[in-house]
Amino acid sequence: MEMETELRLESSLWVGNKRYRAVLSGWHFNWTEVDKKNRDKKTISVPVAEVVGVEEGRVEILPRKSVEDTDKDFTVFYVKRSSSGSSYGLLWRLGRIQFSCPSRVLRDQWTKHLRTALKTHSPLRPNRLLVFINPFGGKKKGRKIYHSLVAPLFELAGISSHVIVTERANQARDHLLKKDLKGFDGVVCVGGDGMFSEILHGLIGRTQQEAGLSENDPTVALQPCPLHIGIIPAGSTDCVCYATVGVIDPVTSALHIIIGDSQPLDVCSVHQASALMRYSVSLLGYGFYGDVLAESEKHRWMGPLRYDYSGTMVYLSNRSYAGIVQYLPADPLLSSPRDRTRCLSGCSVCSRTTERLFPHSSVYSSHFNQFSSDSEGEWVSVEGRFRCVSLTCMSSSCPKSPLGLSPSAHLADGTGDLILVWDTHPLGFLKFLYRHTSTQDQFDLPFVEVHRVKAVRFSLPSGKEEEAYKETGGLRGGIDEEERGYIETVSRNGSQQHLAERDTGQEMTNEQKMATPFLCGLCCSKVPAKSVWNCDGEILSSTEILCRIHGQLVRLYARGIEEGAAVHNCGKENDKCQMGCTLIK
Ligand SMILES: Nc1ncnc2c1ncn2[C@@H]1O[C@H](COP(=O)(O)OP(=O)(O)OP(=O)(O)O)[C@@H](O)[C@H]1O
Ligand SMILES: CCCCCCCCCCCCC/C=C/[C@@H](O)[C@H](CO)NC(=O)CCCCC
Ligand SMILES: [Ca+2]
Repeated sequence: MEMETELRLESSLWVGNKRYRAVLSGWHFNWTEVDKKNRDKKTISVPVAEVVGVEEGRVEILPRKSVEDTDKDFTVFYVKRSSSGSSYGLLWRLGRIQFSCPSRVLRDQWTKHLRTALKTHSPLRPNRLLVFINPFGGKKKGRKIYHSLVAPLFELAGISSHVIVTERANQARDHLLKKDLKGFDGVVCVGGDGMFSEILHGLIGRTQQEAGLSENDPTVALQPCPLHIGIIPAGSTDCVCYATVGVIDPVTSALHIIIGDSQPLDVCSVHQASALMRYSVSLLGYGFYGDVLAESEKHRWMGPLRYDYSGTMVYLSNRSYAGIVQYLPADPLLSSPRDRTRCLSGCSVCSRTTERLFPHSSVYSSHFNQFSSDSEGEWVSVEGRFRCVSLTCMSSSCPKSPLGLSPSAHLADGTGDLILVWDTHPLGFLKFLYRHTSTQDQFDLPFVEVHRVKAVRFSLPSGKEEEAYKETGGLRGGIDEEERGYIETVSRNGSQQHLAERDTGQEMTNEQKMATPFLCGLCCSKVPAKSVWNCDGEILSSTEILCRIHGQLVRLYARGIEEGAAVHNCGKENDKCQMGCTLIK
């Protein structure tokens, strides 16, 4: 309170030839035009935390920086929101206002007070950042995006950055694991989800090394990372950016970094036996998503289009896979993946998790072992044939799917959503996929289940580990639709289920496996009995895995999706929708 009184400042200022009353009070800076009869006109109010910078003189930064150094003027740069095209989040732009004061003393008082206020109200603003640019991500525009759109903003905000343009894959991860990180407040990646994943692995690994914890132990309570991560989107999918900011826009993301926004994020660890394989935040997918990734890796040269091409090819190959899925349900009283809520900026479900994980907000000291201390719930086991098995720690919304894989998932609630898509006829599966592109509920289908979980185990039915391929009579599995329906009914009753269908497998050499095209479900008589796991865009080398969700293991320079933009069920924004469809929020 004292601080607020101390920082209050009010005076008459000029903007061009118009008189304004400017007030700095508590959390807000606002200015109101005053007409000749002393009546107030429109007020613009900016949270002090969203002031980007305060400069003496009349300053512009675009198209290039220019300073007219006058005694009585000062310029304030701040975050200005505007609606975005087809995304449902808000675009942030740099707003600018140039004030003239009656005296230099008053000008200096304003700049001093504003600078002190913004430090007080946004304590996590970075001073020094380590920036990794992937020059080959997405459309290969990472360098240009950083130098033309982001660097001028960082400079304006007084942030010093050490920039590394990567020369090889995993360079950023290795740097974070081994090099001196003293003095940095955060790490920024300019690239896509793959680049983010490198930063994630580097920072989590480094933090555990320093805490003396073994990442290979699947039961260990991992230490949260002290450095924040910023993402400047320049990749193909940019799912993590989209799901945590709501738009894919380098300027919006740069402004979130500058003002030191902080968004915790759940992370899933993936182990095989007693070895850590990888961490995941957006998609751990077996079956369809694994096959799409494996196929798309062969067509990297297509750039972002490779996923559309491979998605179509894999869909046409019409495959399903046998597996045993075991999961540890999360507390159903806290939230549900079917509750039709959305995790938005300031989400109360995630805030409750923060209080539970870090009771006295001493973020890095009291992270308890969420996994072993949980006594609620027992492991549930299901067995059958699946089109896909997916686990996501967040909604995983992306431009292709504006509400994501699991629209009601939370960024930081310490749980993940497990989506089981049982084998079904091709049109049913197409319906499921298609619903990801609209606001229709993809879980409201008889062959789809979704569970909010804390851990998942996946294994192959006995005999399947050695079996790589199976014979088919042309149609996948060689069984007809009626029979498949029967298998589904049988295998979905009760918690411990057994597969009615048993495949007769035939061993293939590794070379044969590599040489076999993915489309063999359509054009030849053998389909693979195993798929691969897609772990945030990387193929895992193991099929049988144990996954655990670690609540709020990392923090991003973001704040979640801001409410404000209305979304139509066509996925378009309020003023853009021409289809007359219903508003959902
Ligand atoms: N200099 C480099 N040369 C080759 N590969 C690199 C280099 N720097 C980073 N990489 C690797 O490139 C991979 C893909 O990069 P990135 O995620 O930036 O783009 P993308 O694949 O187009 O986008 P997305 O992951 O969103 O689909 C990452 O896994 C990263 O490890
Ligand atoms: C008939 C219309 C069908 C439309 C189907 C839309 C389904 C879209 C769901 C998209 C979910 C993306 C989840 C994010 C995954 C990322 O970690 C990963 C790395 O960037 N991307 C992929 O693996 C790329 C995966 C691409 C899958 C298609
Ligand atoms: Ca979550």
